Amino acid sequence: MPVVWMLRRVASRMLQRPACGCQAPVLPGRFLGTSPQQIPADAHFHSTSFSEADQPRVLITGGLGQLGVGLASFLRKRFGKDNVILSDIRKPPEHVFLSGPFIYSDILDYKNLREIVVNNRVTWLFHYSALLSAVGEANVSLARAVNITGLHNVLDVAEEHGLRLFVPSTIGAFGPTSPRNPTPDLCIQRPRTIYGVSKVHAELMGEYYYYRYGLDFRCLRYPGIISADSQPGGGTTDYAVQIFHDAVKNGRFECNLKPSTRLPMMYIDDCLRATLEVMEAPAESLSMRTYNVNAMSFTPAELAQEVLKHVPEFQITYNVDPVRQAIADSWPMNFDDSNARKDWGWKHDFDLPELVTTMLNFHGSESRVAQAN
Ligand SMILES: NC(=O)c1ccc[n+]([C@@H]2O[C@H](COP(=O)([O-])OP(=O)(O)OC[C@H]3O[C@@H](n4cnc5c(N)ncnc54)[C@H](O)[C@@H]3O)[C@@H](O)[C@H]2O)c1
Ligand SMILES: C[C@@H](O)[C@H](N)C(=O)O
Repeated sequence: MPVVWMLRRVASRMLQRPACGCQAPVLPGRFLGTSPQQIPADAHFHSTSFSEADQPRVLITGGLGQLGVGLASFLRKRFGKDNVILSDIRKPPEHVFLSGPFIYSDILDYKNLREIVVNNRVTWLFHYSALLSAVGEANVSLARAVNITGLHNVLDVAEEHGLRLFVPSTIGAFGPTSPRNPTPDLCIQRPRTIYGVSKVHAELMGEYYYYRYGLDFRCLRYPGIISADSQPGGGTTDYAVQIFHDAVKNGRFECNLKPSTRLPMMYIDDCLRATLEVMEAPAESLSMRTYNVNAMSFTPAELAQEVLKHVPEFQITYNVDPVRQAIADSWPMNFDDSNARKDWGWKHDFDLPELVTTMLNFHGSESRVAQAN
């Protein structure tokens, strides 16, 4: 590590400067500002088993969204339950609360974030808090705060405490002037949503902190992620999750994108594995800090055709949402992830047929359980 990085890190650790620039002393004591009920898992942290002791200590922000609970469960299998803390500003459902450490964390509250990192000796941070593309357009000022100011807090905490930081970016970081079929890692990025603008900002700030301060920043541009047991949080690709619920429940689905709208997509298991793989990749294998990752690319009509093979009575109709359609029309149709494949060996497992079979099996068995009860 260059001397300038080391000196700066030592100085910043001594100063413990909050991102807002105001002076805040480093407070002694455990879990200041958080109630004991929020951290029942504290006992677990202090009774960490021997085998878990040398693992990374992970914090996931925005962990109660579509991807965070799955990520926590995936990482806990690898690093041990008590080494992975899920956090959010919402109240967790009981099964999540009981499944491992959960803590309240608002990424707009720098001091709260720093306390959590310090008190739990966090070493890896997965920053999942965000407002997605469609909800971001409905509340630009909140999206700007969460996606940009929140990121600044996370970057500063990560840099001051020497964390390895993962921030997901998205196909939404590209825009209508980017090459769309396929979209390479390095090309024009002029997105037209606050979500996309904030993600380009995150990519650039992370890379800047890497070159300027030596922050171990790693970033993947995810395609639309499709999950069976969690709901999407207000994006443009949400239709590709909802279609499975509706196909199994009602045999029909009303799609809010045009039938020919082609977008890159990925099953959640591939997404979580890609995330862990890039975090574990040896530093020397990474030629970039931000990589495209992809699995498949399809249109609503193609997805419906595949569903029809399993649900013969299935019907799809179209009622286009102009906001989502305009966003989708500006995004990549196919994603070139050859750098991820070359540098750290990325390889997806799920193509469209496996995705559809897996999703329908999950929802089919869920609905059979519900009918039996
Ligand atoms: N799901 C996808 O298809 C997809 C695709 C590309 C990138 N991503 C990225 O992956 C990450 C996770 O996505 P997701 O689908 O789980 O998102 P989501 O919208 O489902 O969840 C985001 C979470 O952030 C939380 N949050 C909001 N404001 C917060 C604050 N001030 N402090 C702390 N938490 C706050 C919300 O409560 C929510 O639980 C996001 O950064 C997203 O941009 C997701
Ligand atoms: C693509 C991704 O970033 C998210 N699912 C959205 O549609 O906003």
